[in-house]
Amino acid sequence: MHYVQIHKLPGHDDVKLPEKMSAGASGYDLYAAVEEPVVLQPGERKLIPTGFALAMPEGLEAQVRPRSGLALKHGITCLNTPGTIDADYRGEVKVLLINLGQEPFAIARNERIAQMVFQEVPQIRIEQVETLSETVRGAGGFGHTGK
Ligand SMILES: O=c1ccn([C@H]2C[C@H](O)[C@@H](COP(=O)(O)OP(=O)(O)OP(=O)(O)O)O2)c(=O)[nH]1
Ligand SMILES: [Mg+2]
Repeated sequence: MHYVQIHKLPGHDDVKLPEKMSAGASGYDLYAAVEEPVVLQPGERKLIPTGFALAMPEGLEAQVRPRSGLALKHGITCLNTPGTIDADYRGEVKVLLINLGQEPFAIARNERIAQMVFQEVPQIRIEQVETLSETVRGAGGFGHTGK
């Protein structure tokens, strides 16, 4: 079990905190903390506030991911998906949405705009070396095994 602290930012008492919509959900849905409805024109991107900040232990991260329903129905997605919330970040969690659809899309306060998935981050030490181990694949990539 990992313990994550969440802090509601001032002026957002009415905004819902991240919420799992089913017991087995991976993601906590994120609610928009916009003061007034925000409209994303086709092709436009905007940073949407959520009204909360987090403190999680080192070794965890949170990923901000799109909601597939918004993507399918409206072309709304996260431009930088998956967004990375670092364990040491104490600022407001924000969601960078982009409208890849054909119609303007309005976001009202307390609408669910994305989801947040917590992940363990392995502790890594990177070591510089002169040669790398050989593999069958070698340097082949980017489709070299065929279509
Ligand atoms: O979708 C996102 C992505 C990032 N962040 C916040 C939390 C994260 O810890 C911080 C930095 O994000 P990132 O490392 O992706 O951005 P950067 O461009 O590398 O900025 P920095 O130099 O601040 O790390 O911004 C969000 O609130 N939402
Ligand atoms: Mg960074």
